[in-house]
Amino acid sequence: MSADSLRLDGIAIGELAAISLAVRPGEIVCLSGASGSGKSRLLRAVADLEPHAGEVWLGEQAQSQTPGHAWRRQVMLVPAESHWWAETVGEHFIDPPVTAELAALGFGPDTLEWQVGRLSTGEKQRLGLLRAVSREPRALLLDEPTANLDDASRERVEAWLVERIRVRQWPTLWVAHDHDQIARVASRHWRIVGARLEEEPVSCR
Ligand SMILES: Nc1ncnc2c1ncn2[C@@H]1O[C@H](COP(=O)(O)OP(=O)(O)OP(=O)(O)O)[C@@H](O)[C@H]1O
Repeated sequence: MSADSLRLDGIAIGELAAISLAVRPGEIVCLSGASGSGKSRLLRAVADLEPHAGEVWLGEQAQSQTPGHAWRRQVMLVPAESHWWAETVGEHFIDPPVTAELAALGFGPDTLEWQVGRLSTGEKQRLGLLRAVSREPRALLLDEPTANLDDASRERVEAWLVERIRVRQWPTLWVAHDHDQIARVASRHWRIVGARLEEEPVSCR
């Protein structure tokens, strides 16, 4: 399937009004803003998890014309806290990740047999990302994807995400607070200020 852009056209949700922005295939656009400014709600609106005004487009496909579950399979939200419903890690994967994929995020092959209850916050975050990516979406919505990781893990996960996004050409909205991270990963950076988005410069990598 060819790569498509993700376009927000006049989205309004909560305090946010008339948010329009386009993310090209393989492009990472970072969103920042104060706590409570509406970053997570905006991602939830784009994922069709909250009612909102305006339209979201994935290529020529309109969110309003697509059943919610089918939309979310393509426009994949990775929330800050991932949801786990089965007993073991492996049960959450449709196709179990290969050893190299697990290793890239610091896990051994036995991780798939781990009980979910033993997972640390950071392990849940890394495995939640792996689970989302392994479902072959067409666009990614990442809500502070490295918030619970130490410096070494953060850089590893960041590089892993950036490579996959480029190779798969997923348009990606990435909520981040850390300006150094934004400079490393984003081609554009929008900050939520009141009801609107304001573009901020991204330093050269
Ligand atoms: N379903 C809802 N109905 C009404 N208000 C909501 C709903 N969900 C969140 N809010 C409110 O909307 C505002 C934005 O919430 P959101 O979770 O998007 O913030 P955020 O920018 O992601 O913040 P943080 O950086 O702290 O995670 C908050 O004031 C929150 O209490």
